[in-house]
Amino acid sequence: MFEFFVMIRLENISKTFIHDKKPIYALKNINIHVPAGQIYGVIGKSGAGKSTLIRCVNLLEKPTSGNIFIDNVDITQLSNRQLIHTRRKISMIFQHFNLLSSRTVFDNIALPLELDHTSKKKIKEKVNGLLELVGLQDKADVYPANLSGGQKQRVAIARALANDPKVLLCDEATSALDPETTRSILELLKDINKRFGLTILLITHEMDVVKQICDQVAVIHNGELVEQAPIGEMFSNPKSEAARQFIQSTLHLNIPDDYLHKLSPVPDEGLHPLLRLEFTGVSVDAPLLSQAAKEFNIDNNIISAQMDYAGGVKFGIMLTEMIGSPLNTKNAIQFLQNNNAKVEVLGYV
Ligand SMILES: Nc1ncnc2c1ncn2[C@@H]1O[C@H](COP(=O)(O)OP(=O)(O)OP(=O)(O)O)[C@@H](O)[C@H]1O
Repeated sequence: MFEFFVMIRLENISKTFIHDKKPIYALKNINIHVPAGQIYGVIGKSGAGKSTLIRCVNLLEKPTSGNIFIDNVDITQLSNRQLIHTRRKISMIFQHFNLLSSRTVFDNIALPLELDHTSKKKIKEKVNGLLELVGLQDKADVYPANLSGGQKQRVAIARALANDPKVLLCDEATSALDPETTRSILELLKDINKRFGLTILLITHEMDVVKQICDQVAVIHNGELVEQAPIGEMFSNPKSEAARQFIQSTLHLNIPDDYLHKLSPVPDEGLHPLLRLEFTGVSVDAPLLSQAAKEFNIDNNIISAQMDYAGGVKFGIMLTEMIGSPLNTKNAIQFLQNNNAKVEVLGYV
């Protein structure tokens, strides 16, 4: 069988901080394998342990226990000198860009090459190539203060690529950017990933980011890895509540005001259930609503719906008023649930 070469392998990584003499278990036994050339996302809420995790990958943070293999080398076992050498192959970009304000764009990108004692001629060639790659040829002599957020992140990406890394770590790299700039930065990362086969590990709290560029995703919650899967599999069949919530966060559906006003929490004569339906994977393609309508003699008044697409999988949510007798609506709801749709009764209208 064809085996992927694993570029980043985290084995049983735990990290415990001591705060006020009490332990904080930031990471608990995390195992992640990132195949070479993949974009791998780690998603979690604030405080889940994402930053700690990504900082462990280049040993900015030393794990309390566990091993980290990059390109088959256990970097937890390296001497400081060896680590400096290996770290050149593990680049990182940050939420707040971390550019040097006293250096021009050109000189920011040149910095890792200068530290590597590269000749001036080679630096010029390399930096000009990188400026072109990130679309900032005309900004070489500009200082970071005069750039937009998206341009700053482009400079940071160019700087991160200067040493021809094998791995790029992205620490909430688009969290400070507006949605359109976020999209263009993610497209740039995807382009770089494809062009150079660069392995990218990113952390984020936004499923939209994962949806746009990741091949695989892991969900961490309270320092534990609760689920990991290829992106299509995660969206079609999320197994943990945390994953389900992140998927839902990419779909936005509000109850219209007039429905909110008349919504009653309890059933009553003449009122019908207002349902929030979630469809993923198999349930999204089946004509479940019309089947339910025929089989149970009910009507569905669809108020709003949103469908989306990630990793080759469709998923979506719908707000609908189900009109029929109490027994028929109860049976129809059961039918939908039996067919992998998630049904929530929001109230009665
Ligand atoms: N240097 C530290 N000392 C003590 N506790 C820490 C330290 N760094 C992180 N923690 C704790 O470890 C846990 C995980 O923090 P971490 O910053 O990794 O989470 P996160 O998922 O990146 O959150 P956010 O998205 O808010 O940055 C939190 O409870 C945090 O308070």
